[in-house]
Amino acid sequence: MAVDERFCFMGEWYDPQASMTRTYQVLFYPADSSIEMYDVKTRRAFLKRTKCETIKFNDFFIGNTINIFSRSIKIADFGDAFTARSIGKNQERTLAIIKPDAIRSLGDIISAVYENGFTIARMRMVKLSQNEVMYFYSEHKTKEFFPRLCEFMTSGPVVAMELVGSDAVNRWRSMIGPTDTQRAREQGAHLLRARFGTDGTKNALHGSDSAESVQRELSFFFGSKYGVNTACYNDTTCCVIKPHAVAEGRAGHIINAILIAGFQVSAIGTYSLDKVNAEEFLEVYKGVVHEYPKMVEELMSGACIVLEVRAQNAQAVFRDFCGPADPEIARHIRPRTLRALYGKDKVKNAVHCTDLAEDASLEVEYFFRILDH
Ligand SMILES: Nc1ncnc2c1ncn2[C@@H]1O[C@H](COP(=O)(O)OP(=O)(O)OP(=O)(O)O)[C@@H](O)[C@H]1O
Repeated sequence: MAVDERFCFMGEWYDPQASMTRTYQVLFYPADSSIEMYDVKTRRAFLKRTKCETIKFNDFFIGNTINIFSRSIKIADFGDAFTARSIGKNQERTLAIIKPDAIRSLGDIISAVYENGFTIARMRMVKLSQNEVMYFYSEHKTKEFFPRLCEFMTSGPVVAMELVGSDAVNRWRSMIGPTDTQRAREQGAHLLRARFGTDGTKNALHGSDSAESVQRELSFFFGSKYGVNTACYNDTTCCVIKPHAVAEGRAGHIINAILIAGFQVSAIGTYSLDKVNAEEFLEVYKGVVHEYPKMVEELMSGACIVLEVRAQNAQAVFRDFCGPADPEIARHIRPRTLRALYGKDKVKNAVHCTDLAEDASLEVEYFFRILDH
């Protein structure tokens, strides 16, 4: 790669002091992971070319929020024709749905998504009403199977995911295989509907079938926000899969381990926290835990995946399952815990879990009630 090869994006940052959104031209040099920024309005250099090793090329996709020296910058668009031409084709989007019969395999499906080179830009677990399913699948309303389809799609929660990757629409549809689970099994055991589907109607997964469908379906789940979020705030606790673990593609394995251990995941969502949100969420650790500033940095360094975890005595049992905060200690004394298996150090320790019973519903509400609105 040429040392001076650079890619240009338009970035937006909400300046809380001035109560306004500032727009920057963000230049990224992959050869040495350096960044340069210009304020579009004042036409002045804002950041001279500086190495920023925490940022990776893959982080630059439209809609993603990245942390550049403590500022949460949203990538709003490509900044020049070269960038749009050279990487735009690798950033196609599609809408995937994990249907009610496959929710139990949530972790394995998310792992398959990452293993096939997709990024999950947005994700939410929702319960759809009869009217919402009828609207979503309106093209099939005259078909004989329509009542069965509506009954199935309202029988439990679904997880909608916005996937980003090369040739996303076609690639995701070939990964899931034919509509009928039986036919998928005949075509290949690796197909996701073969692995996770049940029958002709209960077929585990959905994928948009064209660019027009992608637009319509993304706006259904993430624009108009059809479907109610499934958080129940009862017998539950909060688990945040930290940005480093998400970026390393570990989220699926972590969710799988949580499900195998007998916990229920009753809500899930992706969140990109800015500094204000990260400080607010971690406030109880301020002045108490030496690593607090670094914990804030980590939490705002990229997208995290938040789970509402349900079980009897959820907060205490789940905290125990996460293990000691320091992964090194966890590997010595509790080697089967999440932090022992997926943590790197005291700050990048894979997951945050609620530490005090009285905070469990507050932490779940912080994401699924306050930030969602
Ligand atoms: N012949 C059928 N019998 C029973 N259910 C069916 C049949 N055809 C389709 N369905 C159900 O309706 C859904 C929508 O059908 P469609 O023809 O759009 O298939 P698809 O594009 O493979 O699936 P999806 O739209 O869910 O990605 C299917 O996923 C399946 O759940």
